Amino acid sequence: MDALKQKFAEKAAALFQENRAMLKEHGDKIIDQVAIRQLYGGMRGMKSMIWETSELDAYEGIRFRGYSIRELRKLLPKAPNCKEPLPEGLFWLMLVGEIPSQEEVNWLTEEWKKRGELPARTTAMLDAMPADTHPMTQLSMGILSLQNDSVFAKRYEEGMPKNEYWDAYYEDSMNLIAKLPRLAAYIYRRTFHNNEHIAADPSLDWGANFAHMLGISEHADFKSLMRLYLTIHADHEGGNASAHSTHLVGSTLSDPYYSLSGGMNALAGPLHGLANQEVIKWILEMVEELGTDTPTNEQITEYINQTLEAGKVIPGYGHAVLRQPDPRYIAQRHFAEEYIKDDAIVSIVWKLFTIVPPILQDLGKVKNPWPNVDAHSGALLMHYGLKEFSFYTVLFGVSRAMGVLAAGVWSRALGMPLERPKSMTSKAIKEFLKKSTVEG
Ligand SMILES: CC(=O)SCCNC(=O)CCNC(=O)[C@H](O)C(C)(C)COP(=O)(O)OP(=O)(O)OC[C@H]1O[C@@H](n2cnc3c(N)ncnc32)[C@H](O)[C@@H]1OP(=O)(O)O
Ligand SMILES: O=C([O-])CC(=O)C(=O)O
Repeated sequence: MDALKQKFAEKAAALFQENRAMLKEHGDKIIDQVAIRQLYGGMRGMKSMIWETSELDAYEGIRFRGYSIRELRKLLPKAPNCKEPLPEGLFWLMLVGEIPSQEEVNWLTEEWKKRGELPARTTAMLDAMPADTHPMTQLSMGILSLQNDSVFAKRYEEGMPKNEYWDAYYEDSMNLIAKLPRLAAYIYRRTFHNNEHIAADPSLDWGANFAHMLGISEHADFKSLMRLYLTIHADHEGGNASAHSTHLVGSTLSDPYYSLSGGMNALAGPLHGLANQEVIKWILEMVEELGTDTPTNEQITEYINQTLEAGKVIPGYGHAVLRQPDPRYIAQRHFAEEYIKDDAIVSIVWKLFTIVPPILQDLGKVKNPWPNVDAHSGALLMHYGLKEFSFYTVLFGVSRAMGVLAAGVWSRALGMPLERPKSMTSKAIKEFLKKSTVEG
């Protein structure tokens, strides 16, 4: 058994026992109440699942196993001559709750290299798809095409006992995460670069190799950006749509391939991960409409108002949970301040930060007027030459896989059951209200 798996096995066995005792003693304690508003309002704030890998605070933002993004940029192991963390280190942290050593991270990098090859059937399937198929559709289908090799599905069929589910889930998750950069790079190159592919570079880590296979190798800084990007997008506790979808599908004991594909379909929605594509599209349309890439504050204000008057949302702003600027936005801004001088689109992104919030606030209904992670990412990618914005959510997906699959291994280890909440009809709500009025 490898060292990561061994460490996980020990931690998971301990927590399983702890939870069992805790549930026996406290299982009936009430931890939350549900208001009718929440049933109609996307279940905001309802405590309803266990997610070990990260937790979101509305004001402080995401913490991975207790560590903020600022702390992780300092503490996680790094590649030589790079200030940004290696995403492999975050996966280790999410899985076992400990900041890994450089040696442990190097082991993981090598392990993912060994597991990274794509089967020929996957590339053949992608090649058979129309080139204008959205990259997220290609990603979701590409992941499903890998399912034939699921260790979990095979062992389940052979009668695997429950206490081994996590082990098979771990193997599939490691294989799948290892292959995702190649799958995503293949999608990118076939869709936008004449189906001309770039072989993996065995000397590079997971994130840098991804940057290399995309073909954006002119600037060494792009590799640093990829490491940062893949780290900060990985997880956002369990309730967000991509995590929750992956979790729900996994709870049926569908294997990690089916589960992640489901999660990616949720990430592909414009209110969720697709917002990063929408942000840059919206900015480029503004630049085109105004005929300048240095618009004045008045021009930007006018454009924002037009968008709102057309009944649309301002992409990259607002959040279901956060009530402050997203620390993932801030981390990307710091990166831009350090590495990028004088970029017109980046400057517009920064102007939006001061112009959008008061306008949204004045609407009187937006709970969070601040930017989220998607408000900044596209401008950074554009700067380095990754201009094909319909691909942006695929990058998000490659990163998100680490969080949701690490959480999936935990769900199997903790014996999480089939997810099956109760739904109600509006008629039943009315009857409930009538009854509660009568009863006072
Ligand atoms: C990785 C991520 O998923 S981060 C989020 C990415 N998504 C976006 O950036 C899309 C733009 N933002 C939004 O649509 C929303 O803020 C969401 C979907 C992120 C959160 O939705 P909610 O939790 O429902 O937000 P909230 O409670 O503030 O919504 C209240 C009202 O404000 C509106 N609102 C919220 N954000 C915005 C915005 N950016 N622009 C305009 N209106 C907004 C909502 O549409 C809603 O209007 P309605 O009552 O007429 O339907
Ligand atoms: O938390 C959410 O609802 C959305 C989000 O920012 C993410 O999933 O990264």
